[in-house]
Amino acid sequence: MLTLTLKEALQQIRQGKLSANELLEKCIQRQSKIKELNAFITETPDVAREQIKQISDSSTLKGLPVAVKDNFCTKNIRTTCASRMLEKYIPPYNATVVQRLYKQGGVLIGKTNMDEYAMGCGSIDSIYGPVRNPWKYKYKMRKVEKSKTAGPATQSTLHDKQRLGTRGTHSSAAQHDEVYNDDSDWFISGGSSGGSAVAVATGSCFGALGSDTGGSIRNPASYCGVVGLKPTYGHVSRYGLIPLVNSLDVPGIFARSVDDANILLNCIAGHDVNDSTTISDDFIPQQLYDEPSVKGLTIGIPKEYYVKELSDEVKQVWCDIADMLENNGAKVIQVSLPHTQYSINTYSIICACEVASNMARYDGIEFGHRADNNESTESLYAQSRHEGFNDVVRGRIFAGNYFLLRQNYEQYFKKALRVRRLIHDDFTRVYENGIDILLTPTTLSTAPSYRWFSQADNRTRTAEQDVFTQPINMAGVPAVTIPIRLSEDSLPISLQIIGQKFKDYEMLNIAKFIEQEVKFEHLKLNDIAHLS
Ligand SMILES: NC(=O)C[C@H](N)C(=O)O
Repeated sequence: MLTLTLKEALQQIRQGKLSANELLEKCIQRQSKIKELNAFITETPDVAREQIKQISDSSTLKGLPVAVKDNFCTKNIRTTCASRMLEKYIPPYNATVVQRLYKQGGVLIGKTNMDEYAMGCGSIDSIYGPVRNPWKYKYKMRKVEKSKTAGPATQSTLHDKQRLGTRGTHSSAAQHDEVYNDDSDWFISGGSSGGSAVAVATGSCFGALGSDTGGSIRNPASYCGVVGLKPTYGHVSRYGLIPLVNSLDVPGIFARSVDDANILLNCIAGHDVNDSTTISDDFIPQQLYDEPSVKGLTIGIPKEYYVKELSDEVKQVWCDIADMLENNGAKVIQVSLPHTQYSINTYSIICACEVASNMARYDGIEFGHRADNNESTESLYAQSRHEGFNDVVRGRIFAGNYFLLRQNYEQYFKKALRVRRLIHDDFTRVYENGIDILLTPTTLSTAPSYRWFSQADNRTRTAEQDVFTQPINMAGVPAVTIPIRLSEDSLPISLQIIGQKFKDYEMLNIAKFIEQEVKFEHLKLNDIAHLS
């Protein structure tokens, strides 16, 4: 039953073959079976059971469960950003996208795990432990006793068994730490929205929200074999999304099919008075074609994406799909996005600067974790921030403050903004020259193993993992990743389709065409060793 897509489930409910209550209970069961994958920070089955009682038959989502990344505010349900800084934060309001999902009849099954403050691409930098990829899941449970010499930054968190929030069941950082402190061979989910990708891939919900600043939806969607949609910047409200990089953050969707992603996009998109960067035109929800076609379209293959680090298998899939599109009447041509090579460094500077400014609010007095220190206001700030943030967050704050120093501002921040414009203009030029969409890989390879991934620091990994996704955030255009087929060692390989600003539907129609051609087989529960 849980291999159904959202669209199929809605159809079956409409025809009276299944009930939403039945599906919700199945999802809750599934959620409890995948605990080892660590996809959820807070499970909210009782919230969902309460919400479903109020759902009307005419609602779009009919009470089907959705999951939400833990950096979107959810009223009366804690929202941690996987950080000690916000471990006790219970928002008094819902993010616009959450509110809109509720309004359309979605019910909340849980808040998903992620990299702290969405900084990362592995979902391994969370105070709740890493998220595991459900495909080819080799992890063996082994309880590791927490070392007595654990650093001071985590001590009080580990002993904080308090039940937080007023709703939902929470596992404490301590429990997570104990169970997941094992580095045996397993694959990462990708990130930073790894928990949402896993929740959807395993059938614990019918769709999930994530945020994408440099690839944080598309990367985990690609590694976990689900559809990951980053809409055009300005199409979906950021109100209530705890910011990483305000000028690049986009709320988006994980789904089991392109149609599902579109259904959910229709629920959340459109102007919001609380986010002045959302488009103010009247938003009209659209359906995708039943049988979209690519006949007569021109598809661009950016030559700068053909990098030497690209794995042979991904390269092959990329070529095969380009051939398939050509055989179906599209014109496929090589194009150039010449400033792609500067994207990673430009992103690093802009990201660090906005992070430094965004994180300034967490002082332990007005916002965030407060250290046990009453020496002076300054030392309270310093200690609270030291304890509250992990070293990845602290590193970006330091870098950002450096780039923003008066003597560096012109040389780094201002220059980075100008390069961002050049990257943006590369895309504009290509589309003005008659290209309808771009086709690229989403990631260099299939999901890496945790063992390999954790050998390098977060900055290095972000720089190499987000190469194909970051420029798209710089340009503000929409992109969607879809799974194509499995690699030789049974991990999903995906491709990215990059559309034109506010032509999200046109892009999704092409993605749907590819999806119908490749017929990717989604994860079945018995593909997950140990959990079947
Ligand atoms: N949220 C993202 O897209 C984050 C990106 N991977 C980064 O580490 O900055």
